[in-house]
Amino acid sequence: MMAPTQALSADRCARSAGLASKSGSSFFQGQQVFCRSAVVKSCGVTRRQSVLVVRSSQNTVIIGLAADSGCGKSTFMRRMTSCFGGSPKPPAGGNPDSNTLISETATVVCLDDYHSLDRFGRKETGLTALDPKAQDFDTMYEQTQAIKDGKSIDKLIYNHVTGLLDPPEKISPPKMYVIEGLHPFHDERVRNLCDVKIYLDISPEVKFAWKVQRDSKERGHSVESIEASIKARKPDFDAYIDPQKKYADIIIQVLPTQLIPDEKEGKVLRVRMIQKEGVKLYDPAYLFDEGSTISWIPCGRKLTCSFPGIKFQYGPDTYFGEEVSVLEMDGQFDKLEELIYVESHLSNTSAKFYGEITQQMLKNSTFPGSKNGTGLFQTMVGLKIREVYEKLMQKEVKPMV
Ligand SMILES: Nc1ncnc2c1ncn2[C@@H]1O[C@H](COP(=O)(O)OP(=O)(O)OP(=O)(O)O)[C@@H](O)[C@H]1O
Ligand SMILES: O=C(CO)[C@H](O)[C@H](O)COP(=O)(O)O
Repeated sequence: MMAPTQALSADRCARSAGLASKSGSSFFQGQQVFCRSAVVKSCGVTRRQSVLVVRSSQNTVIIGLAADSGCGKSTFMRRMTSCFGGSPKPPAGGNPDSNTLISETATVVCLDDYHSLDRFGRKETGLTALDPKAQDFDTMYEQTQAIKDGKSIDKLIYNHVTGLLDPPEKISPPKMYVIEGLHPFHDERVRNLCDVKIYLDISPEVKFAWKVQRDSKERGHSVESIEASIKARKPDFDAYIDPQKKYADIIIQVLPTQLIPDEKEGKVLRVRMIQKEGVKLYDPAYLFDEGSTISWIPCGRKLTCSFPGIKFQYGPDTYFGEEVSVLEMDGQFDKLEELIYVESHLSNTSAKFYGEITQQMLKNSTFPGSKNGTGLFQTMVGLKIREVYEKLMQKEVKPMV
């Protein structure tokens, strides 16, 4: 028979069970914590002691991912879901133009599905897709809340081919629900539903280079039209998308390299992983020595570097008035398998075994950005999300080997 639950506070119970936490309180929103008195036998001695029982009261972990169009959200998603296993696929038998991707653990929905104005409505009103007036935040909030409460939703589909809103698709609550798009943190109600908030901050030069790569080479658009489209979106991007980064827990900032003067083509990148301090669900990753300021050029005997080399930096900083720690990589790897040398100097990575980051990067080596900091930090954020998921759901995720 279960011993009665004692009326001890969770933290007091944790202390009496010998489980004091580093940050003072051991528990997270979304966990039910019970203190039970149990008979414990150890080294032949039987005694009664406080036992902590932690259960998840949360059905679904919600991840928010914000970025402008063409800034690597899909690539990030593939790296992140790869840390959970299974490959994401569109809903079986549904609308072929659905934006949703479903894998064993995660369902990823695109917030374009909450455009309240379709392409023609935007043309008539002169609003861009980035303008909050072109989004239905009430439905976005109600449906995200419903998913968090374990209820299915019927969500419209924004058809990127026709520019129209298609009839709804049914989305059942998954274990992890990812909302990715232009405005996951604009509306306070939606923002507060996110357990982890990530922002991909791509500098204008790099955004342009990536857009040209995709839209001119893969979609046949002219460089002039791509430039014009970025220019037309810029005021609304600055007004409504970019300000959301202050709410993010982790920002991946992508800038032109500083290793080659005036290099703006985006071939070599300087990537910064900005991690908020004091987030209860995980500790920031660090290089060598937590809290120190470090500059490291690992090129030499253990890491092959061709021009312009690789430079890492790590240290504390402030971001919109909040304390952060920043891990930075400028340059790119020649031989991806040598990343293991860098990995051995990183701590608090949320990897489950030595070499897991390198293994993930090698597994996904065909994805864009695999040789630079975008791939490295996207992978590290994927592992952080896995750790948050395990804590909130009280469920272990086996490493994907
Ligand atoms: N880390 C990277 N390094 C180099 N190029 C990249 C990187 N990430 C993305 N790209 C380029 O940017 C393009 C857009 O990437 P992706 O499809 O992941 O972005 P997205 O934000 O999902 O775009 P959209 O919202 O328009 O669907 C890719 O086709 C690729 O050319
Ligand atoms: O910024 C975007 C998000 O992906 C799109 O441009 C937006 O959804 C509008 O779509 P379309 O280009 O089909 O009119």
